[in-house]
Amino acid sequence: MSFVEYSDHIQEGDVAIIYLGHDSMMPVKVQQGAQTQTRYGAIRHSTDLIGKRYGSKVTCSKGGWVHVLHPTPELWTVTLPHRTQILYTTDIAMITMMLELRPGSVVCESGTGSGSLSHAILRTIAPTGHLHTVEFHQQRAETAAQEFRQHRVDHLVTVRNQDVCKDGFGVTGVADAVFLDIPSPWEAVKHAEAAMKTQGGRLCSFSPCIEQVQRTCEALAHQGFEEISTLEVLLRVHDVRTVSLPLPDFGSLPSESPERTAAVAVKTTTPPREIPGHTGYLTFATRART
Ligand SMILES: C[S@@+](CC[C@H](N)C(=O)[O-])C[C@H]1O[C@@H](n2cnc3c(N)ncnc32)[C@H](O)[C@@H]1O
Repeated sequence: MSFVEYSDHIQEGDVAIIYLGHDSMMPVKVQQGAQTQTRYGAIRHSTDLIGKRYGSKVTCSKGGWVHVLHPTPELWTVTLPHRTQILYTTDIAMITMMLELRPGSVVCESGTGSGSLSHAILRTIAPTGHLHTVEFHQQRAETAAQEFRQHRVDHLVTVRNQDVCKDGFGVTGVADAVFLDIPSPWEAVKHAEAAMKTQGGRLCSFSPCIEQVQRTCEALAHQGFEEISTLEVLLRVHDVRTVSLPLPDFGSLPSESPERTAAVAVKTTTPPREIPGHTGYLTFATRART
């Protein structure tokens, strides 16, 4: 198992996702002799997990069952242990596309936080890209590095425990893309520029407050970045319901015909009137070739 490569069978040392239901999943480190308790009873790793195919339905000790899934960045985002606020897949999808990430991309990121975005970046840039991620909180940096090893993606990532606003990313002229998720991104813009390739690249900064966005945009313009734009991604869940629609009457049917009052049942969707759930603003910019 690796977060960037699929394996068919569960092995000792893997991180597997136990799926109890759509809103109830948990990651487990698979170990000989270990047990995991669920509301359906215990799962015995040696007999219930090791050697089984990913996707298998496993019966727990109380007779209930769960599915065991191969980990993905999306599943990790909804099951990871939170050490900070994290980015979710809705924003991550937009970030990945707008930063033009692809296999082979070199990316600089700060802060690492809980590593939610980092895992998605790693899956996209594998097998030949590299992520340089900077986190100034020592324990968070160490835990992220340990998770990258456990998830067998550590060959694709370098974790640096330093202040990106003071010390930058620790690399110069290598990045195709830079991502910032820190309280004062404007202080890191000059370091972002230094980290980027001379042929240019893309930058994204995530901030919850518009005042942070304003200061970041000013710093980006001052540093010579172009195509600066800010957007907010809002998830719009549509309600699906069945409505009854009358068949159109084109006037050709006799007035007593039952078809004049006939109706058909159709499925339709309605968007919500209000969309709660502001996460943050995503500011994108391009650094042109120098
Ligand atoms: C909101 S979290 C990042 C979450 C991350 N994007 C994720 O998806 O898991 C912000 C992180 O930035 C770190 N941080 C804040 N300012 C920093 C700085 N100047 N240099 C490095 N890390 C910083 C914090 O310690 C925190 O862990």
